[in-house]
Amino acid sequence: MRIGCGFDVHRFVPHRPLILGGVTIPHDLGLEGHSDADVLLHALADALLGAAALGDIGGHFPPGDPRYKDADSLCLLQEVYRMVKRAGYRLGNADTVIIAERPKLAPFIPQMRERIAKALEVPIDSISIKATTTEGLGFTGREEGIAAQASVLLLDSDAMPAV
Ligand SMILES: Nc1ccn([C@@H]2O[C@H](COP(=O)(O)O)[C@@H](O)[C@H]2O)c(=O)n1
Ligand SMILES: C[C@@]1(CO)OP(=O)(O)OP(=O)(O)OC[C@H]1O
Repeated sequence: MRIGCGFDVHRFVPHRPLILGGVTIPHDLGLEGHSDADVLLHALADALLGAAALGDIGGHFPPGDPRYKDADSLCLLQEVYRMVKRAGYRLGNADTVIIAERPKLAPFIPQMRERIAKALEVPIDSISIKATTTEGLGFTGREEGIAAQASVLLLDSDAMPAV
């Protein structure tokens, strides 16, 4: 068994879509990034890589590389999970939190969990997503951007499921 953690932040800007967990969320601002700036998926990808001691997403998908311009982070997450599986692990479970003052994310969380579980081919109860504000405090509270954190547990791929 191996544990990993991931953290990411992206800044709000106008004229960009807001994409979180592979879901486009109606909002007046989006997140700035070289890729689609899906801050949740970036934190999750880093947690997966960290658990397998495989570095971080910036190392595998360098910011500025034209191949990743506006990249779909769900595809990057799938690529990361392929690396993790090649290293001999499979996902036990992931727990994540999105830190955002606005918009209200709770209505979109079931769809995000579904998208991620489908992309990774894991049961939906392996993927947890939560949302919190920072009660108006700090850069998230001032709505300058969104942060996300993720923790994952990897199991050895040859281990039997617990009964
Ligand atoms: N962007 C957000 C932030 C929070 N939520 C939901 O609201 C609940 C209360 O948030 P607090 O920061 O006051 O603890 C939280 O449990 C989330 O379910 C949200 O939907 N979108
Ligand atoms: C996936 C990448 C690719 O450019 O996305 P970015 O939008 O640059 O986001 P960031 O979280 O700053 O770094 C990760 C990058 O590897």
